[in-house]
Amino acid sequence: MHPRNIYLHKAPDFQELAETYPELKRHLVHSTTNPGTAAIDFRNDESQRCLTKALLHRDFGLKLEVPSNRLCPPVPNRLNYVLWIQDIVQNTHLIESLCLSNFEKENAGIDPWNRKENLDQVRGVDIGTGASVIYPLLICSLEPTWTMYASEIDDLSLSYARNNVESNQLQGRINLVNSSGSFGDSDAGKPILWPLFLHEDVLFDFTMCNPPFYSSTEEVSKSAQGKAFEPNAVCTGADTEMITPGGETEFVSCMIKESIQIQTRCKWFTSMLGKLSSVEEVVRLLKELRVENYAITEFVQGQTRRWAVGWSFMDIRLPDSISRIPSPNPTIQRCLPQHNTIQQPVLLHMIKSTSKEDSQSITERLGKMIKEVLGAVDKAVFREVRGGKSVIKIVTSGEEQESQWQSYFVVRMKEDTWSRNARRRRKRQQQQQQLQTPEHLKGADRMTVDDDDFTQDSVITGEDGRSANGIGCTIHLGMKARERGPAEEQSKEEILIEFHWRWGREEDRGLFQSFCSHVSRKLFTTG
Ligand SMILES: C[S@@+](CC[C@H](N)C(=O)[O-])C[C@H]1O[C@@H](n2cnc3c(N)ncnc32)[C@H](O)[C@@H]1O
Repeated sequence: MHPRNIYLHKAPDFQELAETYPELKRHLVHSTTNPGTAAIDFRNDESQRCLTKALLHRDFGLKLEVPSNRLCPPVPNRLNYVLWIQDIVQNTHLIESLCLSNFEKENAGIDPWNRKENLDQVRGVDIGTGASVIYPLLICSLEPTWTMYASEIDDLSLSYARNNVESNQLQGRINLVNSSGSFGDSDAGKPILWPLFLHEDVLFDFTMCNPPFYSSTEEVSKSAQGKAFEPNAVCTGADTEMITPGGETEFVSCMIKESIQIQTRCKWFTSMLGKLSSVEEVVRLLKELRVENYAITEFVQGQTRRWAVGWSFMDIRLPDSISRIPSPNPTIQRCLPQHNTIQQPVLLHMIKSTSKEDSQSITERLGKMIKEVLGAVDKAVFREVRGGKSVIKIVTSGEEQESQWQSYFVVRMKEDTWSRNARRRRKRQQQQQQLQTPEHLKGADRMTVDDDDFTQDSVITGEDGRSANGIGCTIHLGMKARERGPAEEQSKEEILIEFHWRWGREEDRGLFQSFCSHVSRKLFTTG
């Protein structure tokens, strides 16, 4: 479950819940072995619906009505997806605002990130919102300024969706879009991403979708047989909710192809996937279409495992904690996007610490060292942000942890000026200049490759080490709880430098990686 999911640690106390939503009382199954406790019969669809209504009422202040012959959404599972979307949007805005505030004056008009949008006005799209409108309702409850467009093709679901929007007085924030006539094959009707085509002057922040998973009724029953030993929860989904030609892979593949027409008018496209094999197929298509900026996450609730994939045509780079699954199985491992986060643990001897220094003063000193290293990188623009306000999630040993960083640096650069290749390039340029310079003006002031104090060649993409749009990254310096190490170790904290690639094109990945190793090497060979 997502670390911010309110149901993560709380074992459900149905009796307590029923006190806040009395209608649930008649669905409680009282335990005979453990008096005073009660459960819910998940095989009873009425009980399940009542539980969903009770949770939405107590935890989100929402009202809901769903018909007995349509899906009843389990709240904790749907909340996982919403929280991942929140992470994506928050990170995207963080990167945009860093960019706007830091680099606005430089290259105004050229910087692709220099977009004057109101960052408070987030607009999302939910494809196939269902009778419950569950995602838009949760989003509106958690994020008071966001607005949603929610599409549906099924008349019954649409009419319930409308009532649910109205009973929560959210007509001003949730726009329902009738997408009937939208098929997987957009030649045959409206595209699946119909709300984005319909509102072509609107900039969207994200799309989300819980697609029909199956391709046929046979596949639905085969899947149900496979779950014979799982604890049963009744599924009230109608065919229209569960089945689509070609199944979820075809549905999401269509969205990917359609998204190519939308490009950066929507910052992130996402969809849930119910089968691991679909994740592989979808990632294969993304790579085939050269959509290199993508993210994968996993939602686990009890024994149910789902995945979500996101992709973008923007150069925003999400941190690994959002774009990759920690401790993946081999199949998922093959599908994951490359790392955008590089961690450099700091061993005390690397910075010649005195035993009297505490972690606080060591990080201060490291901060100064980083500043010096950055200051010496030719043509890099950087800024230090202090104040310990940035809380960044870090993933270690498969666990997500939040860490309060003391300070961080925002760095932007357009070309490699530090690697051996860069020095060779500079030398060549100097030689060419010398050839063109009259003999008597030639100086002895030449840099040779031998002067280079780097031991490895850096991998830099692009013939001249230059990037068309530049790259941006942040360097975080902070402490996190020590996971391992001798018990007698005095400090319970570990010092860590984390490099985050924040924006840039895939072809500039090498520039980021080379920059990180340059900074690390400089820090720990001169410190
Ligand atoms: C699995 S249900 C998800 C319902 C709801 N979002 C939820 O998570 O509980 C899939 C929904 O997509 C709708 N749907 C199927 N094809 C669609 C299309 N082309 N455009 C919009 N909605 C579609 C179905 O009618 C159904 O309500």
